[in-house]
Amino acid sequence: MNWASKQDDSLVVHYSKSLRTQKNQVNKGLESSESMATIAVDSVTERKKMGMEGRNIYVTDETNVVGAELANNLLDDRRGTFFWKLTWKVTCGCAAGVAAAFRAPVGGVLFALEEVTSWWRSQLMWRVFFTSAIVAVVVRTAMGWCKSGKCGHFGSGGFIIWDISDGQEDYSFEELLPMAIIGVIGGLLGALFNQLTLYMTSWRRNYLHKKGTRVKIIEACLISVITSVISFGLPLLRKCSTCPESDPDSGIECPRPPGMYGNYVNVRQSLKYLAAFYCGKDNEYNDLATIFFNTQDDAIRNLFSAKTIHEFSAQSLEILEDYSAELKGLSMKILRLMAQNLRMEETEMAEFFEEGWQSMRMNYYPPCPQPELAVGLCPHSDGAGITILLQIGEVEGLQIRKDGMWIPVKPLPNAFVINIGDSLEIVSNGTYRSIEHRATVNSLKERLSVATAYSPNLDGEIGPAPSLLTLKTPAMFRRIGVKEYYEGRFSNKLDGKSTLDTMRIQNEMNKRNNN
Ligand SMILES: O=C(O)CCC(=O)C(=O)O
Ligand SMILES: [Fe+2]
Repeated sequence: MNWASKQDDSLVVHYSKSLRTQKNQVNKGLESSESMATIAVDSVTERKKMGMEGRNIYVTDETNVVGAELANNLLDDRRGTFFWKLTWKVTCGCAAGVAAAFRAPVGGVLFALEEVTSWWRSQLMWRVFFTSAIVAVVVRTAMGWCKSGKCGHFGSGGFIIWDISDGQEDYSFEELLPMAIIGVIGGLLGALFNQLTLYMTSWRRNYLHKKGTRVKIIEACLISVITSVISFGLPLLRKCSTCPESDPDSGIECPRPPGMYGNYVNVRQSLKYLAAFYCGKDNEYNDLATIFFNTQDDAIRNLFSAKTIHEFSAQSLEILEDYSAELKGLSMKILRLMAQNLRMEETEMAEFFEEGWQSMRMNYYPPCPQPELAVGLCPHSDGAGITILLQIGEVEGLQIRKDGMWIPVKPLPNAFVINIGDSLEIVSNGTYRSIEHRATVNSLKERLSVATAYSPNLDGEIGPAPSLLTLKTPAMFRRIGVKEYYEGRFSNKLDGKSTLDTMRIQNEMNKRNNN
């Protein structure tokens, strides 16, 4: 690897080793929350174009924003700024739309939590919950009044798309108590699950993973074996069900071999050598096999190579492992060079970044018929020290903000783009400025990028390097724990360099230095 050129604030480094990276599905990277949020927000704002489902949700959203408004006013805590109120209303509106469209208030809450926001707050949870509850009550009451089923939006048909009239239409009062008990038990189990996951994650990070790569590989293998045994074993305990009679024109196949979508799996069809493994009869299916063979294996396969001839291979794992190890070395090399350039004390950069946190995000931007109406990735600066960006196929899309203008960064063949992140701006006390960037989409070509971020050690602290601080150059940023720093980042939405601003110390000297 050798230094190549400097494109504005983004350094470009040639990477001489040829790397092949497998194509990925939308944002299945390890750190995908920000991109997921972007795409979710985009798809919500662009939901008119999402086909029938999107249009319907859109229509219901619009009508049910009334619910959001009501909940917002009932729960107003007077702290919300105009921005928060607006984004919260949109979130509540989306939840309301889903709650009405699916007649599922909890579905509305989950949709808002998973798909719409990257800035979730507990106050928002209550607002979304109340909105969805109000919508559910309104829709159900209106449906109750309209027995004929011909009352516009509230009867059968209309804009409420999934008519689940086979289900229970009404709840009786006595059902409330058992439902509340189930809710409390569910909540407690959920909290327990979260707590256990937290313990396990910190044990793995602080103890297991320090034992080296071999232990990590053994861990991954063990988990694969356990999940495979469960996936294959559980369906054996389940009695097969007879296929429902379905209209031959409906396109529903029962039983069907495991594959990319659909229900009613009978593995027997595709795995002849396991003939007696699941259902004995041709018109039977195994519902557990349906769950296990519907999404899990497809998810892994898609993760590495969606719809390509060479689907998932063990080599893909090796490639990623090698790639991240190689990039970790490169990141440290670049950071050490920067430390020399800054005349920092030799050990300081290593203290911040040795055993640093590496994360990889794979972004997939499909071609977009109206790119001028869409955003690939919102303007942001990365939280890491540096991010090494690989642009696959050299498709243009990355832009950086310089002097208030968006400048495209042309991908060079066999080259990485290195973006300076907020952590390095903090450590260098403002000498290296993090670069605000965004990604655009185009109408013809799909685009893939792999961003590998290298951040300070999660167990350490982040703040300006002490050797850079003098009377003339006082600390421009606060010093806090790296975990706290990232918690702050992840609870904010992607918005330029706004998260870095929360770390700034404003004193007279800094004001003068900044001007
Ligand atoms: O796709 C790109 O070019 C930008 C990706 C990026 O900025 C990120 O993942 O943080
Ligand atoms: Fe980025």
